[in-house]
Order: sequence, then C-alpha cells, then structure tokens
Amino acid sequence: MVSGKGRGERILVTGGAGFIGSHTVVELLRQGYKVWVMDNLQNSCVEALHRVCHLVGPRLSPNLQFHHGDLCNPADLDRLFNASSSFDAVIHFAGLKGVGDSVVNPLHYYHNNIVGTVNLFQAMAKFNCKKMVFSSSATVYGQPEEVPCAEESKLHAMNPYGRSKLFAEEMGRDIEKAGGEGEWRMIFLRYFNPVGAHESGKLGEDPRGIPNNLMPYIQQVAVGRLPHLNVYGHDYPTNDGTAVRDYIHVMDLAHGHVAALRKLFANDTIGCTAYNLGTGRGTSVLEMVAAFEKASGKKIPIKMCPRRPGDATAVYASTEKAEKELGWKAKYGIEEMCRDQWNWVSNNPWGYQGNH
Ligand SMILES: NC(=O)c1ccc[n+]([C@@H]2O[C@H](COP(=O)([O-])OP(=O)(O)OC[C@H]3O[C@@H](n4cnc5c(N)ncnc54)[C@H](O)[C@@H]3O)[C@@H](O)[C@H]2O)c1
Ligand SMILES: O=c1ccn([C@@H]2O[C@H](COP(=O)(O)OP(=O)(O)O[C@H]3O[C@H](CO)[C@H](O)[C@H](O)[C@H]3O)[C@@H](O)[C@H]2O)c(=O)[nH]1
Repeated sequence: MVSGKGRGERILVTGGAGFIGSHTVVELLRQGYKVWVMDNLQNSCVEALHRVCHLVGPRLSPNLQFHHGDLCNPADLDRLFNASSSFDAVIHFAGLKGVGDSVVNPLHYYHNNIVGTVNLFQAMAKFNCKKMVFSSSATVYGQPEEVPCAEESKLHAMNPYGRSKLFAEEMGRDIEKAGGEGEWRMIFLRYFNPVGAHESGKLGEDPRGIPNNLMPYIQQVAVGRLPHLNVYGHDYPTNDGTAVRDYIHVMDLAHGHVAALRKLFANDTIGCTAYNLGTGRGTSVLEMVAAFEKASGKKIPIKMCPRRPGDATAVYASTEKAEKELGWKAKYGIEEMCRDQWNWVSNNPWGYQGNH
C-alpha cells in the first residue's frame, strides 16, 4: 500500500487539458503536487484548466501552470524544462486517440504519438527527470485470447493507434533496460474504457466532431445533438448479444494516477511495469444504455447495426496487480458513471465552449 500526500513534487502533465488529464490534475493539486500542464490544445481547450482552478480554489490554483506547446517540437519541451528547472516526474497523457482515424491517417498518429514520445524521453534524459507514468490502453491486448486480461497476457496491436501505444511501452522498456540500475522508473497504466465526469458537473468529456466512443455518443443523443445510438453488433455470444467492456469512472482513473506516482517516488526498484486500470466488471452496450436512461430519465433511441470491424466480444480487466501493488481499486460502478456523465452533459450540452 502506497499512501501519503505529495510533498510538493513538481509534475509535468502532458495533455493535461484533455479529458483524463484535467480530472487527474484536480486530484494532483488536491494531493499537494505542483503541476505544469503542457498541451497544444489540438483536442481540448484551456477553459477546462480554468475550471480546474475554480474547483481546487484560490489556495491551490497557483500550483498549476499552463504551457501551450507541442511535444512534436523539441524546442517547446526544452523551453519548458529550462524555465521550470526540470521536474520530479512526468505524467504523459498527450496523444491522439481515435482508432478509426488512425487507420485513415497512420502517419499523423505515428508522428504525433511516437515522435512526441521520443522527444519527451529525450528532454527527460537531458534534464535528468527519469520517472514517468504513461497513458497506455487495454488496446495493447488486441482481441484478448482470454478474459480477464492480465498484465502478462500476450500483447497485440490491431491498428496504428494501438501500435503507437505498444511502441511507446516498448520504447520505455528499452530505455529503462539500457539505463543503470534504478535510473529510470516507469509505470504504464493500461486504461480500460474511461467514462463519467467530475462529480461537480464542471469537467467532462467534450469530443470534437461526431464521437466514436459509446458514452460520448450516448450523451449527445440524450441532449438532442444526435438522433439515435447505433448499436454495433447484436449477435455477440453475450447475455444480450451486445459487446461487453470494462467501463471505469474517470475519477477512479485520476486516483489511479496519484497511486502510480506515489509508487514511483516510493520504490527505487520498480524499473518499468504495467498496471491495468479497470473495474474487473464487464457491462454490455445495452446495459450501459439502460443505466444511462435510468440516470438521466431520457429515452435513448437505438438502432441495431452490424458489428464494427475490429471490435472484440468482451474485454475486461484483471485488477489484482493494481490492487496489490498500487493499493488502488475502482470505487465507482456504472450508476455513478452515468449519473456524473449526465450531470456534466445536462449542464454543458455543447461542452466547454457553448454552441460550437
Ligand atoms: N479516453 C479513452 O478512451 C482512452 C483509453 C485508453 C487510453 N487513453 C489514452 O489516454 C490519454 C489521454 O486520453 P484522453 O481521453 O484524455 O484524450 P484527450 O484527447 O482528451 O487528451 C489528450 C490531450 O493531449 C493533447 N495533445 C495531443 N497531442 C499533443 C502534442 N503533440 N503535444 C501537446 N499536446 C498534445 C490534446 O490537445 C489533448 O488535450 C491518451 O494518450 C489516450 O490515448 C485514452
Ligand atoms: O456509437 C457506438 C460506439 C460504440 N459502440 C459499442 O460500444 C462498445 C465500446 O466502444 P468504444 O468505442 O466506446 O470503446 P472500445 O472498447 O471500442 O475502445 C476504447 O477503449 C479501448 C480500451 O479498451 C481503447 O483504449 C480504444 O482506444 C478506445 O476507443 C463497443 O462494443 C462498440 O461496438 C456502439 O455500439 N455504438
């Protein structure tokens, strides 16, 4: 069990204006860390960070600094590491995350996610900051041969996005191996399906364009931005024929990052290791729709459609390793995920920017 508050350690959070990053920054500030966010705002807006400041209040908000910068530009990283006299650790969220988009624009994904990560590792080496928590994904398990997925399961990427996550993990493993004993410490957090929103209703997911993922899509149907949900596949070998995933509340993820950071600071022999962040429970698409209808009181019209290519039948996490070694366990179930997601979208039907 790793516990205790941060002692003012200085954390660089790449992609900290995004969905998971912004929720995590709230928790980092509350736990006493000093946070520098670097983001190029290609999939986010600075209003999310204004709201973070509002949520943590005037005592803690001076501990957050925002730097508009692109990981693909080494000069932006150099400037930031120089200006802040380096960092104690990095949480690396920045990346593009659309599976379908990555199939259409593979070079764009490799450039942003791989080149960006190489540049970050280089800056970390140069400024002697050698602790990283990295946003990996359950996508590295591909079509899992068995569930629950355990960290030592076979890894297999199925698209350029997935490969960019797998390469980043492999790069991390190589860099750690090449360093001296205890020199680099890295934790890869393999998220399952992040959903929900901050309980205040002030922070949440605000995707650009038509959402690809289930819950952002449902939330837009609920507020009338989209007419109905397409349910992809109703002939899967599951209880109701729809595919099963392990949905996890974004605030549980935020707490998972704090637990990982504490582990990095506390354990000088951790080397390079991966943890699943999931609940260990599988929920079908139709169960998720029913839970959202209950939480919102809104009917979500659905249309049954063929399977989406590349989708697995059922993916859920083995949570033992994170529970045992990080002392972290997801607290929230799908009721709270849907309650908070509805609270966010009903207060912000057009996201952070109002009508766009
Ligand atoms: N949300 C999910 O379903 C999910 C699941 C598994 C893993 N992940 C990973 O977690 C991380 C965060 O995901 P999210 O849902 O918060 O996404 P997001 O798009 O909301 O946040 C990513 C942030 O990174 C920024 N960014 C992207 N490329 C950048 C660059 N080159 N330089 C600087 N900033 C850059 C974006 O502007 C954005 O603010 C991503 O790496 C994603 O691949 C997400
Ligand atoms: O409009 C939609 C969107 C999704 N689904 C279904 O809902 C389930 C969940 O789909 P998501 O797109 O929300 O999530 P995925 O499990 O496909 O993938 C997500 O979670 C993965 C981790 O497990 C990876 O991180 C990946 O990048 C990320 O998009 C799937 O069965 C999908 O077919 C629909 O029926 N209709």
